[in-house]
Amino acid sequence: MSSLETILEQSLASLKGVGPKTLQALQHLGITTIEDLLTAFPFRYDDYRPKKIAELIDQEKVTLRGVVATAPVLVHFGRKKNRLNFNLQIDDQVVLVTFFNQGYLVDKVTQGAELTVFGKWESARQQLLGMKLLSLNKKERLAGVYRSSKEIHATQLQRLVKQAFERYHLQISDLLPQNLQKKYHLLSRQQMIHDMHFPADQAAAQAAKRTAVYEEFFLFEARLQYLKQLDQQQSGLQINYDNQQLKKFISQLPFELTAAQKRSVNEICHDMHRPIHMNRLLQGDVGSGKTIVAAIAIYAAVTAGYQAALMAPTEILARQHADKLFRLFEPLGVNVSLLTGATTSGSRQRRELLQQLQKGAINVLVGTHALIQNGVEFKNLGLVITDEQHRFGVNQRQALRLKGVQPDVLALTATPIPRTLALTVYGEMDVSIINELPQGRKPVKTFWLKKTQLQQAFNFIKEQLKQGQQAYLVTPLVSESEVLDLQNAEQLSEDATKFFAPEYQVGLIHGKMKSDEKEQIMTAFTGGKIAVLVATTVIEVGVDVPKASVILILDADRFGLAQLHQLRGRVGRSSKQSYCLLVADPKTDYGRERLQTMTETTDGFVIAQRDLELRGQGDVLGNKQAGLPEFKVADPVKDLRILQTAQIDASQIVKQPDFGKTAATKPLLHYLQRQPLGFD
Ligand SMILES: Nc1ncnc2c1ncn2[C@@H]1O[C@H](COP(=O)(O)OP(=O)(O)OP(=O)(O)O)[C@@H](O)[C@H]1O
Repeated sequence: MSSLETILEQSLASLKGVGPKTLQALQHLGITTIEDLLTAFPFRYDDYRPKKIAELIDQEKVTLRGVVATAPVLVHFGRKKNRLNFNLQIDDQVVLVTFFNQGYLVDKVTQGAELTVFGKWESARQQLLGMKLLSLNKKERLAGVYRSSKEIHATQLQRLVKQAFERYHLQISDLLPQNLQKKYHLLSRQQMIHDMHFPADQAAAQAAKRTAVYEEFFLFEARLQYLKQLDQQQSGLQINYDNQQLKKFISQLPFELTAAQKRSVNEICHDMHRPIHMNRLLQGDVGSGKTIVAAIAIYAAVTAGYQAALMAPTEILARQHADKLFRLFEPLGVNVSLLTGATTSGSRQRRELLQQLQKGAINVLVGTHALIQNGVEFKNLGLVITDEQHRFGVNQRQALRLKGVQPDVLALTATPIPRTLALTVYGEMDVSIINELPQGRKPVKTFWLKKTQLQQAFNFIKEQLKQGQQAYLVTPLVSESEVLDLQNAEQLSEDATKFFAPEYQVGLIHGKMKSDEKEQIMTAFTGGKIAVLVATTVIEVGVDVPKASVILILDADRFGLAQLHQLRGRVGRSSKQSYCLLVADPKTDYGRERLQTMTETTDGFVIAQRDLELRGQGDVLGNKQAGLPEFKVADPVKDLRILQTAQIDASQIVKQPDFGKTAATKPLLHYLQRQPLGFD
């Protein structure tokens, strides 16, 4: 381990002015080491180099330097508000400078003095809305603007970065091998970090960003590749499942598997049978039938004498999976149990369950995050399945895996990440794709209605109910306040009850309910007792009630495309024609385009692609929602080509037999070893 790098790993407490409070504030921004701080790059730059008036563009943030031509005029409004005006002469022209609520600057503005002002240019009025007075001797350059929080101001962060760089810059060594740096004309790491924070001009900032983007992708891909290698070096379980029994199980299902399901089952069984550790992603659009494929894999493990675990992101989903598996497996004598956060710790029920698990009397354990808590011990865990894998970090999946002796891992996801990205983002996994829906499914008919048409929508839903169908009414998380959101859902539930009851029962379900209440409502809906379910997005993932054939989504423009697609996937799960009614009056083009897209296609991959394109125009929802990891400077959509190049480069380097042993690759190996496993 190189001593130089360990210095960068040091805590921030070594910096001047960093006490426990600042440490905590930094931690909330994800900054815990000197290295984190040095790579907390500005998201834009303010240009502090004075410009000429002829160069100015309307609404641009600019710096002007001139001589104060008139005495300043300070006007107060009420107790707190004020306006400071003065004229500034620049060469032979005069502009009006106005500062709002910074009256204290008046002392610095004296007629005849030279001043440098940073502000926003209003070309129609030839006016600069002042934001800052800059000291004259300030170096003429770009100034980074940093992310800030309530606890820590951007300028404080800027000062800390400066201090850290001055103190530690000699310890910044390259992580990228020299040949790649040369090949792409990249900067050294030290130069890149310097120019990201303190660029001499725009060109320097851009060159630094080019290096930073490549480096970020490269390190990400190198880590995935490295994890994959670690996996492959460890010998995995050979799960000798009973093929006869498995075939019989499949033949007794109430439906024939689709060709894509059969292919996925084969790929998974092939992996399980090999003595190599399985790390596979099963990707399939909403309603494509991933659960049954998972069930077959579980049954295979059980016939070979192993236990299996299935981890779901919500309690509702865990319960649903447990019910399904119970019905499938009970006749076969396979024992299925459910463990969620609601299985109270310390209770007798929980204690008994854990004992049975340890004895091996429970074959299949289904649950939420509760599965990875301490105290949950398996006898011989052979297969771990995680549902909606992007909701679990790699660290959590790793924790669950450590509960078995290298159990095989299968992750399920409905997030249709375009194939180009899937490969680069899930690089450490093998991928099976279910690219067709079960026979007889009809595309969900989707309509976009204005809020004034809500009554019509209700009438339409009633028609469906008359035909024995069921409906979801979904309200979004509109505000930051859960209380207000709940009020929205409650209001909708009242309106719906007035309209549909007493003929049809209306139920309400939301995240704040106790789990047994949620369970009751879901059971009543699944059983058909409740015909209309008003819900917040707790139903978003995976809920499977085939008789529900209409979903109405209120304020649909508040959802991202990925989420709308997931929600719509709650219907269209039988051969009956289903409908999705999007109710919204979007205010932005971006909002309108998303709704338009939903009415045009039901193909998850097309929607994902469209989502990525639209997000390029106005990144409101971020990568996380689309199931992509978050990068600091790089953008996997805009910089896709660089991502792909970095993937190839990283994979070649990590696969070298002498990787980590040469001077060129040692720092990289060290970096990969000291980083926490994976990304969350
Ligand atoms: N081959 C098939 N033929 C007919 N029906 C099927 C088939 N496979 C699965 N189904 C049924 O289709 C419905 C959807 O399956 P499942 O719940 O597994 O979807 P999913 O892929 O998990 O979707 P989501 O991501 O939306 O949860 C279920 O009711 C299931 O019983």
